[in-house]
Amino acid sequence: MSVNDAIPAPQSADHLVPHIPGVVFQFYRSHCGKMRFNYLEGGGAALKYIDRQQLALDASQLVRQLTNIDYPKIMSAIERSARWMMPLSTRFRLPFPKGKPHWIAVSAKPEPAVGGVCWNGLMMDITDQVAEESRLRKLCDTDPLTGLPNRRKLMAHLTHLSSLSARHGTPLSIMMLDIDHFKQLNDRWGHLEGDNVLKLLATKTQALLRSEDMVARMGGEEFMVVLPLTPLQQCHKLADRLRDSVACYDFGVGVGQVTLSIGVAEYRCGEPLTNLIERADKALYGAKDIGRDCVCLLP
Ligand SMILES: Nc1nc2c(ncn2[C@@H]2O[C@H](COP(=O)(O)OP(=O)(O)OP(=O)(O)O)[C@@H](O)[C@H]2O)c(=O)[nH]1
Repeated sequence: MSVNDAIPAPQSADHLVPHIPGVVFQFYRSHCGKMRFNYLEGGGAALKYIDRQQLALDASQLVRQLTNIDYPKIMSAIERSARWMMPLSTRFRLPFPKGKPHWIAVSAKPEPAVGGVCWNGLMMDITDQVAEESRLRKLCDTDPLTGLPNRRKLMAHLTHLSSLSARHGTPLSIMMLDIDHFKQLNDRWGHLEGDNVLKLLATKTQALLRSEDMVARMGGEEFMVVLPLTPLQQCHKLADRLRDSVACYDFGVGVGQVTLSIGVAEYRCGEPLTNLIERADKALYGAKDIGRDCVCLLP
């Protein structure tokens, strides 16, 4: 027997397609918006739950099952691809009868057809890949000790909020908080106890805030709180409530052993974020200078 005898003979595409881990399709959309799948074959699990005969007549019912985020996304991707005859490339969640929706990636090439546009392409189940991407994104954005968002995540969030604030003229304030004499606390009780204080402070601060506020660990024993729709005076009051509740709490090293210095500042429409952070930082150092365990503000 020669080596060539052991290699399977080439097969037709019709024979192979049911065995591939995805779906090969031809999708048609008429100029007046009628949609159908002229061809839909493959080995993906999604096909088990899909009525292919129905989709060959009318695909709109499948598209309408998509979430209110995915539906407009996929419709505008189809529209753009049809208008500019550019490849269609997007992803969406396909509802499954049992369990969570599956993430599907679509990649297809358009071509003009009678009365509309036809796309020939592939759909792949990328649920595992999307879960992995989300795990990695969370890892990149999270401080491992406290589980809080880190500086990177906070800066992205603050950038977004400041542009909303500038556009709508709504107030936005920040607090910069720093544990007083943390080095002494570490030296006296050990680093593990220091770590425990940081974790408890993260939980305590989060508990005091609204769900739309964000507290992040900026590094070491420094944290920042971002308060959308909050003017400076309100931020100052909240900062003082937080300072007071920390001073009265036993973090495992005795009441009054952990205190905070806090600087607060309010965003000025259109200013660079570095200016806002610098003001909060100056206010924080003002609080340290006054004697710690207090809140200072710079408008
Ligand atoms: N346990 C623990 N300590 C940390 C961590 N990150 C930074 N530190 C410590 O925090 C301390 C910060 O000390 P300093 O910057 O001198 O500030 P401080 O002692 O709090 O003094 P003031 O800020 O002036 O009140 C240092 O001893 C760092 O080693 C951490 O993740 N865990």
